[in-house]
Amino acid sequence: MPQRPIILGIVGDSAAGKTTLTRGIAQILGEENVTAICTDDYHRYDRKQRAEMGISALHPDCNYVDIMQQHLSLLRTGQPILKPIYNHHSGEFDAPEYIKPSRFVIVEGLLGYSTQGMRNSYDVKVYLAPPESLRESWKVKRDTAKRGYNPEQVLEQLRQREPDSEAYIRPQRQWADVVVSFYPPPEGSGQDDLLLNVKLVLRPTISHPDFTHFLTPDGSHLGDAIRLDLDRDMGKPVDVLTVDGHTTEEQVQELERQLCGEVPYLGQFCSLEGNTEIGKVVGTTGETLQSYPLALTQLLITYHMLKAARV
Ligand SMILES: Nc1ncnc2c1ncn2[C@@H]1O[C@H](COP(=O)(O)OP(=O)(O)O)[C@@H](O)[C@H]1O
Ligand SMILES: O=C(COP(=O)(O)O)[C@H](O)[C@H](O)COP(=O)(O)O
Repeated sequence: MPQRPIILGIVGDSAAGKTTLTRGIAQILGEENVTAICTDDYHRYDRKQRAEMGISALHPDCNYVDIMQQHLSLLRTGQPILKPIYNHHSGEFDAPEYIKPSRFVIVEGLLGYSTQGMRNSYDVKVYLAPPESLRESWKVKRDTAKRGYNPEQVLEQLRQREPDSEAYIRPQRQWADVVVSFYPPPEGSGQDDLLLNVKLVLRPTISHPDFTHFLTPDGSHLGDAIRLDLDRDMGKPVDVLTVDGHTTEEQVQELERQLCGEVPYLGQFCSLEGNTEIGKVVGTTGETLQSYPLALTQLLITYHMLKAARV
């Protein structure tokens, strides 16, 4: 494997699920092998200054994007950084922390793909794009439970930040190798709406597992719970893998075998019976999440990190 750390980027708007996905992947790779960094720490202004200036945390001018890029380059070559810390409770900055990168580094945040220099630093780039209605409910839930806001304040903040989300956050989707969208089943479908589906947009910017081996051209072999389609995303051709929350264990295991067959290290995580922890994540508000779509998303991203490391 290369001497330098393997770097995964996870970018998306606030409460899109970045920290939750980071935790799930770190769990698979082993916490001791992963350095997780949140780029909120690179905010240029504290909460009070932002309010006075009328600038949102999503604006590039409100973040030390240049220092983020500098730190990413250092991490990529295995060097330590002195990382600032933004404290979400106080809204101020704590003393910086010394970080030496482990074998795997996960960098998650709002603006991780906003410069070419940053984009060049990652081995794998993921963008999280849940439907806005789902992100809104996730944000209200988390920011009321963990960050001391009331629901009206969270909704007002979302409204105020929308122009910056549109201008600076969502365009970064174009740079991702994999775009992940968890979404609820359609209303009235009779399915449990807590059981989320996932749509994975697979760009040809990295080499994905060959799922066509076991999906027939009409995608019917595994039933309609797992589908592979050719589509376009932001105008460019992509493969789209859709996994429904009501997928059966057999269907998921077949997909997992495909992933794990190609990367030996991943094999130990592939038996759902053998490892019931896979796909089980403690969300940022303390709840336990577990689903096959989440498990497969975590495995696919881990597969790409291990392939980049040639484990
Ligand atoms: N895959 C998921 N399935 C169900 N709920 C999720 C998922 N990802 C995130 N959430 C919910 O959304 C909330 C916000 O997610 P979080 O990971 O904190 O977002 P971010 O780090 O992008 O701001 C979490 O507390 C959790 O309740
Ligand atoms: O949007 C985010 C990013 O965090 P995440 O992606 O984890 O939601 C936070 O609201 C900012 O860091 C500002 O923080 P504050 O609300 O403390 O002013």
